[in-house]
Amino acid sequence: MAICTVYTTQLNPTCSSISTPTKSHLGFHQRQVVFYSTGKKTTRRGGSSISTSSPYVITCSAGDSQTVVIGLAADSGCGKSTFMRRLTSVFGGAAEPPKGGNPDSNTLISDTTTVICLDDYHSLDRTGRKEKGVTALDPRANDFDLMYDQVKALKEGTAVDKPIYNHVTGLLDPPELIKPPKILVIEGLHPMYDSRVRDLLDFSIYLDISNEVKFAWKIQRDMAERGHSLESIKASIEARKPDFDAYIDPQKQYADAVIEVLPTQLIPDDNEGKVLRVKLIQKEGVQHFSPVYLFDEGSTISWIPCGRKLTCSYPGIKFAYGPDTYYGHEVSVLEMDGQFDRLDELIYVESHLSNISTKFYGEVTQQMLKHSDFPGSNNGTGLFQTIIGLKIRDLYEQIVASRAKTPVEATKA
Ligand SMILES: Nc1ncnc2c1ncn2[C@@H]1O[C@H](COP(=O)(O)OP(=O)(O)OP(=O)(O)O)[C@@H](O)[C@H]1O
Ligand SMILES: O=C(CO)[C@H](O)[C@H](O)COP(=O)(O)O
Repeated sequence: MAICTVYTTQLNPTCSSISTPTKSHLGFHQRQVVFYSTGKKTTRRGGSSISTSSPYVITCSAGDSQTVVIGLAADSGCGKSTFMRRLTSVFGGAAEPPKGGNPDSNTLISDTTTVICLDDYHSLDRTGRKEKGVTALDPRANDFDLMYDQVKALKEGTAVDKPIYNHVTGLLDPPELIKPPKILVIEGLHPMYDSRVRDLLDFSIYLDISNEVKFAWKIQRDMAERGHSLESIKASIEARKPDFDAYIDPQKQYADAVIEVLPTQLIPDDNEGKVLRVKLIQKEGVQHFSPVYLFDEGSTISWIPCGRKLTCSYPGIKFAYGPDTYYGHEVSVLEMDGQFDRLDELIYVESHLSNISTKFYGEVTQQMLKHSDFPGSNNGTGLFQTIIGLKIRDLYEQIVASRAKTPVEATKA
């Protein structure tokens, strides 16, 4: 329990878990603990008024100042940054690196979310890894004790000095101060590798990009944008593969949601990797998360929406939905193969999906149209990333609401 001492003549309460109350902390507390100070020696909470001339001790509901922690795992170049941009957009406001800090910081901060990149917990820099002959995917190149301590501290409402791994120089830079946000996203290679860190996650996602698709994306980015040769891209994927298989891929068994990206089945022997078949694998029984479904929950459905309400050019679009098991867990799987010709017509598909946690009719379509320039906006990757963003907002709101329900006690100091 966090103990907040409220000086009733002050507007800013101080709380043991927050060293310097800021406007946003205050706003957060007001909603969580449901109290405020009028500045006239009156503290009101839950609708009732308590008059006092001396400080009150408010025993806050359990973890009222706690941060909700989300884990996002994927290999490098598999769309984590794109997903993060979609997620932060759902909460509104732009995500930016810490102001006035290291220009090579990997952190992105918005009003609601802070996204930290777990590359910052590399314990070996680029030279160190080379000397020891280990890749960045190898747990020996990462400091899981520090990762655990710092994610735990942030979750409990304490700011941390997080290291920075500088991708430009390959060196470990001086640390940056990270304050506890409302939602902390830890994204990178190993958010679910260490069981202690895993246990801190309120929700976890794994982006599972098949080798063929990964290769196509890497070529697109690293050849076109970074000037790498085809041979060097192939060599880098091959060199990482054993460690990827050993340390990164197994994390998907722990994920609450997996977005699996595969080559299309609509074009026989397709090897272009442009049209994608994307599966959203959703674990059943996860607290504050109810899987999205198509038409009828729990049934098995195949749906070709092309026709009068959805324009489809070759090879068309096919949806599928049904129950399955994944690493021994019961899951619901929603699948989309193919791509949209016209994004505004997505509303037709959206209206047939349930449990999408939108706040108004057409919110998924609106989000997709807003970011139509992001990679994957015309296929299931963008659609399912957007839906998971909405589900995370819903999960966050449910957690906040469940904390607010816990009774708040007030006693005189
Ligand atoms: N859904 C998608 N559809 C097509 N291409 C995509 C998609 N997502 C990502 N890509 C491609 O992969 C590249 C990497 O995406 P992004 O930067 O989001 O990945 P990342 O996991 O954050 O990468 P890194 O860890 O290397 O920074 C993009 O430039 C784009 O070319
Ligand atoms: O797998 C990675 C995660 O992004 C990077 O390869 C790793 O962080 C090492 O970075 P760099 O190649 O810049 O030294």
